[in-house]
Amino acid sequence: MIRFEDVSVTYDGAAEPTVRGVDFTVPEGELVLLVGPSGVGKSTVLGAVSGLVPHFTGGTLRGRVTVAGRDTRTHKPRELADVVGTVGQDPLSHFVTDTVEDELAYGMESLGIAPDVMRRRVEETLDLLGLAELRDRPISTLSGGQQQRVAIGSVLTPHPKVLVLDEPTSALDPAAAEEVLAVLQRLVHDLGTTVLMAEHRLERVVQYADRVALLPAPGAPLTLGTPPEVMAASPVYPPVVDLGRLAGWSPLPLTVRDARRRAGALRERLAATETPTPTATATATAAPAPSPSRPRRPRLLRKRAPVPSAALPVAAVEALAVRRGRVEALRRVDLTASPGEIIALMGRNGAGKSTLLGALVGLVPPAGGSVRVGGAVPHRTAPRDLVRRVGLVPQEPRDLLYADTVAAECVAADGDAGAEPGTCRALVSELLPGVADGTHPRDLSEGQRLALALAVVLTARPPLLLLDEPTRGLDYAAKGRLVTLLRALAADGHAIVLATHDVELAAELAHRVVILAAGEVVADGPTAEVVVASPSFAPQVTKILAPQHWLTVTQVREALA
Ligand SMILES: Nc1ncnc2c1ncn2[C@@H]1O[C@H](COP(=O)(O)OP(=O)(O)OP(=O)(O)O)[C@@H](O)[C@H]1O
Ligand SMILES: Nc1ncnc2c1ncn2[C@@H]1O[C@H](COP(=O)(O)OP(=O)(O)OP(=O)(O)O)[C@@H](O)[C@H]1O
Repeated sequence: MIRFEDVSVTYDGAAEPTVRGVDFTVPEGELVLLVGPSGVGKSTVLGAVSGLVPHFTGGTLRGRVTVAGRDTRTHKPRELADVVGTVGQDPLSHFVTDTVEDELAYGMESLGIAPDVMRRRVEETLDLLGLAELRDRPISTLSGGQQQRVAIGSVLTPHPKVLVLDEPTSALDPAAAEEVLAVLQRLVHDLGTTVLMAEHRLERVVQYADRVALLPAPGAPLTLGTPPEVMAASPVYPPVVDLGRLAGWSPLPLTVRDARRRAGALRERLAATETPTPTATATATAAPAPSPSRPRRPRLLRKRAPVPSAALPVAAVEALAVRRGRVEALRRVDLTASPGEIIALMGRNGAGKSTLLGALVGLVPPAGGSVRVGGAVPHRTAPRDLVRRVGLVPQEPRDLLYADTVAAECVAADGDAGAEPGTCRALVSELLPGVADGTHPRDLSEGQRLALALAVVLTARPPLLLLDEPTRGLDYAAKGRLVTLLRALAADGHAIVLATHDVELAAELAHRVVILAAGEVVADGPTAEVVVASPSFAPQVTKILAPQHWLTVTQVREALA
């Protein structure tokens, strides 16, 4: 159904092809997962299927790509639209209409599908993706994950023969990601749909793949195999594979269920070692002294009482209520963050995580209750003063970057922060060695842009650092570097609050997890205790080794050493 014959793509101005000699076939009714480190050309391969490469991106494509027999070089993307549905990395650039319902119908309208069929499919898709309550909402008012659901829904409604998906679950909460993948699998099994999907969070997707295509390094040949074959040698792999390799399991398990069946002996060995402490990973490097009054048990479904802390809190939120349009986005939220503490804010799409971060930087005013950051009330504090107290790296780092070059961005950041000239540039060099002054932020990779936005925010050395979905689009290596950096910042006394759907990141990094549901705090406690209590938010290692309380492969490796 999809066929690559010796394909190379060279972007304009590039000395070398981005991908070369790509040669593989995806038969009808198969789900193939495309994996590899950041920047190896996964999006480029996907773009060659939908025709975006080279028609929209420019550059030269050599060799031949055919989809359902049509050559994508001689057929423009719109001439492929009846067979290929595409979801790109940035849902916002994808939308053509204003409201959820119109967007779901749009693709079908342009293909001339009968009105009664359209109506039925829109209803089905609204239910399938949990969008029914949002059907009349302007898309611009949706949360990041809600937008990603609409983007996926809008390509499903026309029932294309081929789906090309670039990180379709990156903004979805864990339960929604599972639901979307189950829907895709049903389309593949029941309708014979062919799916080619790139994804970094392999723990979410690898078990759904019929085969895995690996681009191991830039310019290296693509290899195709069964998931266990490819995972045995891949430079990117999920925690279940990491644990399997550590324990020497063969064949490698790819699912929690398979790994649990093998884990008996490992559990016994681990039982003889010291049981991990609730914040073992975090305490290994940079935890604040645990305050004796910090709650030891998650307070599921109970209102959290303010806890007096040894260190004066950097942020104190009390009984906060926030309205966004007609929506009560936050209700009765209490939260404190102390110096050196890393807090992961988790919860379903639309639960209010970004809104809470927005309230902490004064972007959204409270409708009730109070927010104090370093003693100031954020929405009443002048930006110049506020940047020295709190900084937010937004879900889309691009939203923070306005200048045409990295150097100009840094000069502006120094000015805004009242910092010594050169402060931001020094941070960029530390975080992003080798990036030239003249580079346009637009041409940076996702991970590089995140690092630049982080440097811009850190220029003012804010005691409170907020990050919204910081691991979107990052590969495991980049995530590892981010973890090291954030731990060092916490050790330096910064309080860090991150909104994330990445349960593996929370397990690795956070001292505390706060779960929001429908605008309210439903759990707040040490990471191990909160995630162990919740199947949705438990990392793979926890599920595999339960009832023991291990969170990460790093902990297990250290215990066995
Ligand atoms: N339109 C373009 N013009 C020039 N260079 C590009 C263009 N699109 C991508 N590139 C470059 O091609 C390389 C591969 O990018 P691509 O987005 O295909 O990688 P990827 O594997 O999808 O990465 P990620 O996992 O970070 O999304 C990168 O170095 C990128 O900078
Ligand atoms: N401008 C707006 N008008 C109306 N409702 C809004 C607006 N902005 C956000 N909302 C709603 O407020 C709720 C909270 O949104 P928020 O972005 O805080 O969620 P989130 O937990 O960060 O979600 P996600 O995980 O999807 O990023 C959602 O139901 C969202 O649709």
